[in-house]
Amino acid sequence: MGLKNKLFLGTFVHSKALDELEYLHNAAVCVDMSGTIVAVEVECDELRARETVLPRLGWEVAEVEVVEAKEGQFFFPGFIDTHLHASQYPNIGIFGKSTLLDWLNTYTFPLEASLSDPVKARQVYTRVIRKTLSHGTTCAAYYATIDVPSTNLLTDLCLSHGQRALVGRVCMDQLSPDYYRDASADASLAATRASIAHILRADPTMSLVKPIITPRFAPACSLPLMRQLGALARETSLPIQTHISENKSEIALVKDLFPPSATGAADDSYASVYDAAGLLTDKTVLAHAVHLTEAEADLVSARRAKVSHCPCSNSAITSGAARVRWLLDKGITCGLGTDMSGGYSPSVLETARQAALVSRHVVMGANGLAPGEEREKLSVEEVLFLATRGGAEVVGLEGRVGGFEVGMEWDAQLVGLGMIGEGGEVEGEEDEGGDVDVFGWESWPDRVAKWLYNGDDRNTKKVWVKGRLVHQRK
Ligand SMILES: O=c1[nH]c(=O)c2nc[nH]c2[nH]1
Repeated sequence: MGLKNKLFLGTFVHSKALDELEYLHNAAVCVDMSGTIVAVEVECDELRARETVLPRLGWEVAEVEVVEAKEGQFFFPGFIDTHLHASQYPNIGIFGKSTLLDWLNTYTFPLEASLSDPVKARQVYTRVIRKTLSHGTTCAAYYATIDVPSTNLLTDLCLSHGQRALVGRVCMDQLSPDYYRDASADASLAATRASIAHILRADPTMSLVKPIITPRFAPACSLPLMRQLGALARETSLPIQTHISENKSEIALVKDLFPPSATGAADDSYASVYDAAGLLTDKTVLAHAVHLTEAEADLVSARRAKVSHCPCSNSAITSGAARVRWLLDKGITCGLGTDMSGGYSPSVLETARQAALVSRHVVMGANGLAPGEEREKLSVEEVLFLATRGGAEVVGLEGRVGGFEVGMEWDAQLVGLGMIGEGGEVEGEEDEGGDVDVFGWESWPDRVAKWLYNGDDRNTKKVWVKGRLVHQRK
């Protein structure tokens, strides 16, 4: 919680619509002690803010903390990572030539199992929170592991570091190694209830951390477990996260494991298996969705389930190129997921960049598809929408975070680009611009495009969640 009322001054950039960024220059945003935006004023310098806006709010001018974006800097909403495995962070970049099912057995399950060691869990979870915050991720939908104490620790660390999060204890009671599997569907449900109870004790109003029911994916969950988790979601109104149609061998496995005669579904599609178990709700976050059929996409859309697009992971472990425009055209809400460590990067900016590039591969005919249409390309504006407002909708935080509007919470990052002086050097004292060199003649949309394609954590100068400063670049 921020201890002071705050006045932010300068340029603010945020999404107004899927394909439109709004640029507010010479603007003032007032954030109260609870972290809520209470005023957004344009054409408002510090003097005007002090003379008119602060008195109108009844704020003591001397008590207000002022944060100003300098030349070359702008405020941008914090990123929302709609899908990542906190427990897999030490493995980012380590995937060799594997594909999903062998990758899970070779790299992933052994690491996740090892995090039942509390010392190791603290080390890894502390680092993943600090690292993602440093890249501007103000909200993360985390998968932890099957272990309840270390999942609880992840919750506690999110709260102490101030990162907004959905935390899911992973459920898996079949087709996983003996050393890393729930003993039964009942045991999995009981452990899930225990981790939910911990979160509700730690953050009773779910102001920062929320539980999320997490059946790992259909192959690793028995039908009784999926049905019990579906019932739990109905009972608690909590969100659900899982994986869907990431890889072709995985899809074949699901067809084998869950025939309609067992599920009672009308067909053997992956989406129908989840639907029959009550797992396809308007609060379900489906990661990947690379190979959905037309009928599955229609079902996902009808249930108003959401999709987390994970382009870094889909390329790294050779899963395929998801057709985001097609999903959006179906009316499906999409956000972005780094999907560490199938994904190799902790950065949502990198993920947005890869979303833009993968959409071009869709146009060029990747994924065994005929070349797509030009309009399948995602623009800079569109991928940044997915990274912020789209992500907010995916995790059920629309209207609360993802933009700069009165009533929303201040989850934001201060972005700084390298302003190049006449001598060809970066201007300003500490101002490292990383790989983003701005010469001064670029339009604002061009500056943002340069940030998207060349930016990294060197450009993320400060990060706030709910008004609290949670990261500052040294
Ligand atoms: O990218 C992925 N990462 C995982 O950990 C996982 N588990 C099931 N399916 C998965 N896909």
